[in-house]
Amino acid sequence: MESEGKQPTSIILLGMAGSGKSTVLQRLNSYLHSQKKPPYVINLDPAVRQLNYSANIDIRDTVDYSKVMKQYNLGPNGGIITSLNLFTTKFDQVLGLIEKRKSEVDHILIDTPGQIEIFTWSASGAIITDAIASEVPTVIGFVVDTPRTMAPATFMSNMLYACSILYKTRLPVLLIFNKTDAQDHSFATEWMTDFESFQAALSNRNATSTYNSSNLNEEPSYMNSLMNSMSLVLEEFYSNIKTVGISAMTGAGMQEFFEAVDECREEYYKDYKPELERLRKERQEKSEERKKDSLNRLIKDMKTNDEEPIESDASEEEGETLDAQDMKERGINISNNYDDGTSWPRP
Ligand SMILES: Nc1nc2c(ncn2[C@@H]2O[C@H](COP(=O)(O)OP(=O)(O)OP(=O)(O)O)[C@@H](O)[C@H]2O)c(=O)[nH]1
Repeated sequence: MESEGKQPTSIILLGMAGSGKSTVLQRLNSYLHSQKKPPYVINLDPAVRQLNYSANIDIRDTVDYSKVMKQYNLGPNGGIITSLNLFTTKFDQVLGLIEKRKSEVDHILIDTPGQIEIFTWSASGAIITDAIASEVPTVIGFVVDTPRTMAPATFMSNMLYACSILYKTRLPVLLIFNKTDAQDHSFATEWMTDFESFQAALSNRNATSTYNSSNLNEEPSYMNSLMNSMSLVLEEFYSNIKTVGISAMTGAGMQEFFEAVDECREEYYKDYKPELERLRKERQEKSEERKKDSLNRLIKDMKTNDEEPIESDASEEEGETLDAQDMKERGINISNNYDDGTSWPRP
C-alpha cells in the first residue's frame, strides 16, 4: 500500500471559531511528545497572537498579517485571506520541508484560521489541502464544540458543514467532539445513529434551544421541519463518518483519537489515493492530446502557407524571419502553454 516509503499522516484541523482547534492541536502535540513521537507542526493562522505550542512552520514568519491589512487597506478577514494567498505562493517550499522530514515523523498537525470559511472556501485553502493530500495521507479533523452543539439547529449546521467539507475535499473526515469534560458527546452519536432520537429531541425542544422547553401543543416550527428533513438527507453521511469524543482540556480520548486517525488513513489509501491518481492520469492525457492537437494545427498552418504563398513583404524579401506578431496575424499558434492553471491535483 505504501510503496513511497514512510508516509506520516497529516491532520488538518478545521472547525467553527472557538471550537478549540488550537487547544486540540496543543493537546495532540503534547500527547505525541509523551509517546516519544513528536509531530511536525504547521500553523496556518496568520492572525493568532500567541501560539500555545511551538510550530515547525508558522505562517507568521513569512507574512505579517497587520502589515498586509494596512498595505492593502483590508479588514480582518480580508487580511487573513490575503496573507493566506501570499503564503500559498511559497507553499512549494513548505512541501519541500515536509518531504525532507517525512521519514522522521508519524504525524503532521496543521492548525487553520479561526474563521472556518476562510480556509474551506478560499482558493488558497483548497490549494494547500490538495498539495498536502497529494504528498502524504491526509485526514480532515473537524472539531465540534460539544456543549454548544446541543441545540438541534447548531448540531445540524455543524453536520452540514462537515458534510460539505467531505464532498469538497473528498478526504476522510473525522468528527472530533471536543470539550467532553463539559458535556458528554453520547447525545450526538445517538442523534447520528438513531433518527427517531433526533426527532424526539426536536419535538421536545425548540430546534434552536439547548434545553428542553417542551410545549407539546405548539405547532412544529419551520425550523423543526427543516431540521427533520435535513437529518434524513444526512443519513448516508452519518453512516460513513467516523467520530471521536475528546477533551483538549483534560486529555481524555487521545488513544481513541489516534485509532480513528489510523482508520481514516486506511480510507485515504483505499478511496482517495486511487481517485487522485486517476484524475492525475486523466489530466496528463488531456494535456498530451492538447499538445498533439496544437502541433497538428501548426503543421497544417505551415503547409497552407507553403501552398498559398503570402504576398511578398519587404522585410521577408530581405530574409528576415517571422516574428511573433507576424505569426499571430497569420493565425499560427506558437504558444505551447495549454495548462489551465489547475496544476494542483484536485480529486
Ligand atoms: N472545557 C473545555 N474548554 C476547552 C476545551 N478545548 C478548548 N477549550 C476552550 O475553548 C476556547 C477556544 O479554544 P481555542 O483553542 O482558542 O479555539 P479555536 O477554535 O482555536 O479558536 P479560534 O482559532 O480563535 O477560532 C478556549 O477558551 C479554550 O480554553 C476543552 O476540551 N474543554
